[in-house]
Amino acid sequence: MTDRAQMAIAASGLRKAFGDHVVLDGIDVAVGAGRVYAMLGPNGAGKTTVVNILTTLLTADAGTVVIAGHDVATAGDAARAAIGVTGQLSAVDHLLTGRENLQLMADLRHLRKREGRERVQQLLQHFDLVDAADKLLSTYSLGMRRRLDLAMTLVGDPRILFLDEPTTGLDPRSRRTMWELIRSLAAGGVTIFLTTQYLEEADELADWIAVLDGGRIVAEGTSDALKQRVPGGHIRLQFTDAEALASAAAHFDGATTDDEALTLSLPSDGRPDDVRSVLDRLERAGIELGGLSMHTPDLDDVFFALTGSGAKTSATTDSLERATR
Ligand SMILES: Nc1ncnc2c1ncn2[C@@H]1O[C@H](COP(=O)(O)OP(=O)(O)OP(=O)(O)O)[C@@H](O)[C@H]1O
Repeated sequence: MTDRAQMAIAASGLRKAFGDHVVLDGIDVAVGAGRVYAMLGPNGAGKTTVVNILTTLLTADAGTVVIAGHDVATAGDAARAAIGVTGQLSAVDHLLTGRENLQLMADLRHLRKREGRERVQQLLQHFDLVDAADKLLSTYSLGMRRRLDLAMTLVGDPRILFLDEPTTGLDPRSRRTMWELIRSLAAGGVTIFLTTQYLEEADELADWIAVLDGGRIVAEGTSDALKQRVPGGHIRLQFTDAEALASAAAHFDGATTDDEALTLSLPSDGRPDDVRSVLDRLERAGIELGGLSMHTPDLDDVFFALTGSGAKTSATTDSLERATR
């Protein structure tokens, strides 16, 4: 990646312990301007701790953090001026209406009266909260509160946004709405640092995914690159009779046959050349194919391979089920 000074977020060697519990054991984070970075990890992995350190709410025991070119140790105010933070625990006031919450934020940001009112209305519209704008927060659904929370963060127009588990607890529809909002922010050039326990969320939104486990980043890269690190991709050939299956099996080393399903699986990373050469060989041998499908490992495979966890945590399994339902 490029020079640290050009990064929206650049942190290195972050360590943090609470008592003798080491939560972060040397974490590096580099996020280019305008990129979406997802830190993926199970409950308690230390994601919120990373966000708190990067947003200056917490001081690391060791390491450096540079936000928008400002070292937080020496220029905390300048760093803070560039960021917006939306946490798991909403900062909204339940005794106020949605509009009043936003207006309060506009006042805190010292926006001029008219400018503030316009910004509030614009955000209410963008976040589909116009109808609920003058209702008390206590009547809002969780999805609406999350949207308001994000809208409040955007009053100050931050160029770098931290979203700590923005969709935890949301139903699939609200989650998708939130994803759309995040995508539109990214499309507008906002740098986004997101934490999530949802593999699908990281896959959907992020340019770069870092997997946090045991206080360290155990892997990072694009979603595709991470998937390629995990074996398990294959081409699955379907035959219409046992004879065709047997003759095909004789042509491919390392193939696994399923006599009942009449299928043959060949290891492959899914490159088009692989598929072409398989089809060519079958054609040359005069073997008729019933069908062909590809299997590429998903982030789920990656996560469990990388974190060395044989069993999915119930939270992750549950969230995956909910996210894909
Ligand atoms: N102020 C604190 N004092 C003591 N321990 C803490 C403190 N803050 C966090 N921890 C511990 O650090 C670990 C990491 O917590 P953190 O909240 O960063 O994890 P997380 O990945 O965000 O998890 P979750 O998805 O549950 O929010 C946990 O074991 C937590 O109990």
